[in-house]
Amino acid sequence: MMKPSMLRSLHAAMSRGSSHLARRGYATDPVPERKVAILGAAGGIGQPLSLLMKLNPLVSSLSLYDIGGTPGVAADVSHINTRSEVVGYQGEENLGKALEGADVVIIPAGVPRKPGMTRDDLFNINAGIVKSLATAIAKYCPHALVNMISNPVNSTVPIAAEVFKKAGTYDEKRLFGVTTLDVVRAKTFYARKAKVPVAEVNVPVVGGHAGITILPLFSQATPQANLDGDVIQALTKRTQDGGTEVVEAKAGKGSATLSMAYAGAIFADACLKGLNGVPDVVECSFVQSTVTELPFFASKVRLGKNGVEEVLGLGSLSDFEKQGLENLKGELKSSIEKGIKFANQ
Ligand SMILES: NC(=O)c1ccc[n+]([C@@H]2O[C@H](COP(=O)([O-])OP(=O)(O)OC[C@H]3O[C@@H](n4cnc5c(N)ncnc54)[C@H](O)[C@@H]3O)[C@@H](O)[C@H]2O)c1
Ligand SMILES: O=C(O)C[C@H](O)C(=O)O
Repeated sequence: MMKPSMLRSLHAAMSRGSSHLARRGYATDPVPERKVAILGAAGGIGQPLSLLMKLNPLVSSLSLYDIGGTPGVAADVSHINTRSEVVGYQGEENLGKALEGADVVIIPAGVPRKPGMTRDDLFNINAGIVKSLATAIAKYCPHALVNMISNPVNSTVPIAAEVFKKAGTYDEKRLFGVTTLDVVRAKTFYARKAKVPVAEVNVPVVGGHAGITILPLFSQATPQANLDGDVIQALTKRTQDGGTEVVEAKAGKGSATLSMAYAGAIFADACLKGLNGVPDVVECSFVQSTVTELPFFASKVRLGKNGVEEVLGLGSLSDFEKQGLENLKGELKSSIEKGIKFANQ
């Protein structure tokens, strides 16, 4: 994640110029050019995510696409004095230009939940949106890393995979369901209960991204704390219901946008670092997997120059987590199958 100090150093380096750096004996490796496209950039997640990606010094070109509203968002963030050039693209006829040359495509396009809805209730609208966006990605930037935020992630990722397979461009190393918000929540809730500094906390979250398919592994949380079983159960439930907590608090005005933009920016930053060859970049993500018998599963993933370098195993689980893993498989399997079936209709 970029820090203000990194931004300041980047600005300073750019204004001094690389020859100056060379004279002073600093490494002069340029930061590679990287284009990031955000599809759904004018939405509740898209706008703050556009801001956060504009602040990321690893981005040289920021392409903001939506069916409407992107010229304004692009004009706004383009005035921020950071590295990237920003262009807004509006309307389907401009989607190709938005995508061409993209290294990372982030997709928060689609409708959000209202109180009383499940993520699966979004399927009818969002499945079609994701299918058409994935078709365009296969055509215009088949080698990009795709960060899928649109819900239901448990189905939209399999939809994109099927579209890419049909187009002959599928590379399982390059398709990611963004589950970082589950990790962000698990870290926050754990730090409060365990009374440890939140910045030091790590908690893997595995499975999928809906209700009981979200399985935080608090037995592996660090720093360790001896929390009672009932506290762990409550933390697990709160993490699983985190999205619903926000949907209810927003009372009809959508779902998590700001925390999601933060989480999306962390995950995209990790993808960019991996592409740039930074070692040991590990994040949880919903990817094609052999960790369980399910074809897609969220677990820790090592990111590298080609996207997924390694899908990491689950490690040792508590009895409570083993049970949670068994309980989630049925729902996750049917959400995956629903996505595959839709894409092949
Ligand atoms: N993965 C996660 O953890 C997570 C977290 C929060 C929200 N979400 C999901 O993200 C999605 C977006 O949420 P939001 O709050 O930003 O919604 P929003 O309605 O505020 O914004 C969605 C944007 O998508 C745009 N859009 C619609 N169809 C499009 C298309 N064909 N091409 C490009 N853009 C299109 C809309 O114009 C709008 O600007 C929802 O599906 C929501 O459930 C996922
Ligand atoms: O809960 C939602 O519908 C949005 C998102 O998946 C979340 O976890 O916040």
